[in-house]
Amino acid sequence: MKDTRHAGETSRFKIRIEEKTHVGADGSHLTAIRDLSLDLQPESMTVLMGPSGCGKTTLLRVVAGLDEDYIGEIDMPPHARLGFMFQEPRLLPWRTVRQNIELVAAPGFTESDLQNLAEAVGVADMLTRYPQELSLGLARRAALARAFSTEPDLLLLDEPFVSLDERTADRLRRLLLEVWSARPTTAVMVTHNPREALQLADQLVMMAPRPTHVLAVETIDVPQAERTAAMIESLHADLARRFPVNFAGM
Ligand SMILES: Nc1ncnc2c1ncn2[C@@H]1O[C@H](COP(=O)(O)OP(=O)(O)OP(=O)(O)O)[C@@H](O)[C@H]1O
Repeated sequence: MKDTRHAGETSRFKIRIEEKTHVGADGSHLTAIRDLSLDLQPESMTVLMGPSGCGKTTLLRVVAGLDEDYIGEIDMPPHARLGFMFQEPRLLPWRTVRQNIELVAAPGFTESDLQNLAEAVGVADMLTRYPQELSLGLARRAALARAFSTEPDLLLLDEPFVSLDERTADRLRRLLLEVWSARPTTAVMVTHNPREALQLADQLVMMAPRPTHVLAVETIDVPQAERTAAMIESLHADLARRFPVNFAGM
């Protein structure tokens, strides 16, 4: 069974959103989130799954403080450090991989920390390269290193492995787990890939169609490293039956 690294600890991240409405350029209103409540367990991986357009990215942006126009409260420790990884690696093209990392690295992040992290994600030989010289898989590795270099209290991952071939995506998922086990932090990830969700999640959050809220939270009590393909298939069959909308077509 899963270890108890966060058993008994109370959440340091409480998300309460009464309402988040987008106002379009033409003045139209679209309510993306209504009455959403979610607690994140320390040093656990929470994965959000929901139908396309339900409001998952909107939720991550609100939690990240990138969108402050909402009614509700995001309760997190003062000065909490955030790390991000988006669908596109979003590395600054005029800076090298090293410079991209150094730009956001936590105060006190040393040269040896940088070398260790670059080694762990497999970009140690790429530090002097520019993003446009990297394949998408390598750019994602660099983005992973950048996200962890902030030494985040909260790591936000928005479909970080989308558009990669399955072999590369699988390698990167394993890398994420390795780096995350060595540098545990509270993480929230959005994905449309149910097997990815079942491979990585401690908590799987089923989101309702828009305006979104939490339908159910499923806990997976087996450490990620011990999950077999058969276990993932059996979880998938069970959840697809119980949450057909969230797993539709997946
Ligand atoms: N800046 C914006 N202005 C207006 N509407 C927006 C804005 N951002 C998102 N929306 C709308 O809000 C809804 C939720 O969008 P969001 O990107 O959060 O959904 P999502 O669940 O992440 O979608 P997907 O799974 O397809 O990535 C969508 O209908 C989207 O079109």
